Amino acid sequence: MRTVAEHQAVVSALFGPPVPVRLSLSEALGRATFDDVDAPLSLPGFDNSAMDGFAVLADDLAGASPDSPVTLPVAADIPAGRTDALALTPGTAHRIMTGAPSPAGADAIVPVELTDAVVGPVAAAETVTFTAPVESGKHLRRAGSDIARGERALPAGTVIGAPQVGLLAALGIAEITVARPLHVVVLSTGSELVEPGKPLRHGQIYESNGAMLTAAAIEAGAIGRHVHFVPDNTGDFLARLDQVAGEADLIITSGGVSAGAFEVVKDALSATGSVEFVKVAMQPGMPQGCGHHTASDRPDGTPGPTVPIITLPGNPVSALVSFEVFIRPALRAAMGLPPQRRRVTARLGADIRSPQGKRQFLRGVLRTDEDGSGVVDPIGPPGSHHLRFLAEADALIDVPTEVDGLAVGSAVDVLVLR
Ligand SMILES: Nc1nc2c(c(=O)[nH]1)N[C@H]1C(S)=C(S)[C@@H](COP(=O)(O)OP(=O)(O)OC[C@H]3O[C@@H](n4cnc5c(N)ncnc54)[C@H](O)[C@@H]3O)O[C@H]1N2
Ligand code: MOO
Repeated sequence: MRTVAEHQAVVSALFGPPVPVRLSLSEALGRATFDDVDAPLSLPGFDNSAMDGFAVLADDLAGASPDSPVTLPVAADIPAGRTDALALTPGTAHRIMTGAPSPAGADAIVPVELTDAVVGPVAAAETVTFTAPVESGKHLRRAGSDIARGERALPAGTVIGAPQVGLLAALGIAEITVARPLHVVVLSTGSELVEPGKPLRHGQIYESNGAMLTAAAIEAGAIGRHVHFVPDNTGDFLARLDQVAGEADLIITSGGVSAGAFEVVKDALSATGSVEFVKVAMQPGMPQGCGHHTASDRPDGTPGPTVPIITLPGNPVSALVSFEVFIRPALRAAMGLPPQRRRVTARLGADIRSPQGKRQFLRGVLRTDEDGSGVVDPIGPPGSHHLRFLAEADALIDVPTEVDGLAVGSAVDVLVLR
């Protein structure tokens, strides 16, 4: 049997390096910058006021006190957005609003509350009186004090979230080169499957892996598309693959890969020779397959596209744990995104058993003990159909291959899912 690490390497090798694409800022959300981004302009772009008040020369207020107030003429009124360049004559003040360009020659701002001026939407008075000195530089936001033109705004590989969108927009950047999101098409197989919302007959189940794996692909940062499941018929299955191959960077299937008499995925793809089916020493997720699918020639004679394909086992828990362990890290790396989930060491909240010779990924819930240390409570039985406990879990307990059981309190390695 192949080890988990060996199969991870095989799956990773299906993907190429990240590819650049230019996207608008809103489209770039959640993507990784492909290149370093340097500031095309300084922020702030000009010296401006941090307060509604008066721009002054600090020296003019040097002797101001309640007993000896200083009164200056108000020579200009500067709202935010005023674009003409003003200069302050010593011995005068300019009324100024937050964000407005500070006049040349002014070196401090006195907030309106510290003057005799009326606070609020009133016309500027002819004079303003100050009763305290002000430090040079006070409440002035200097050009370039946030970031200077040419400085590194975002290094390559930064995942773009709201603050990064804010910085890029402030720098006047409308489009950015990021690692291209990959298109993942998810196909489920199984004659027992019924679309949610339709009536069920005995022996039928609702199809859940397709929706679940598509959601997992989207959560991993890809563009996911769920294609309606196909019947257990190799011809129909291959025709479906041909249909979606042109639009997919990766095809994921679920089901039909174990040892049954009707394993559509395995039967159809084994014949092509470009997908290998293996057993991986893990639980859940033992039967795995991956490789490439080359679609049939197009009607005009051009060769069909070749697409990486990963065939996951049909048991729901096996499918999602396999996605987590094999696909998610490789998919994210190919999109320039940090591939690994956070891992922590926690103490077991209960005894566990584990199949000897298989690396086990048990569902768990993390909590903090009274003494502040991390504890993980294993939940649910190990069976691969227990979706309920998968939905409850916020962690996977990674139990090493050679371990057949661990007692409560043992330290374990935990993959943090949320
Ligand atoms: N004789 C053996 N039997 C099995 C073996 C084995 O080694 N020898 N391996 C077991 C293991 S482990 C797994 S995992 C499963 C994998 O089976 P398949 O990938 O062939 O999947 P199916 O047989 O199609 O389905 C398994 C199970 O999951 C349900 N299922 C399938 N697709 C969906 C879906 N889209 N939505 C919801 N549920 C789905 C299906 O109804 C089955 O109950 O094989 C074991 N057997
Ligand atoms: O190994 Mo299967 O993937 O448990 O249910």
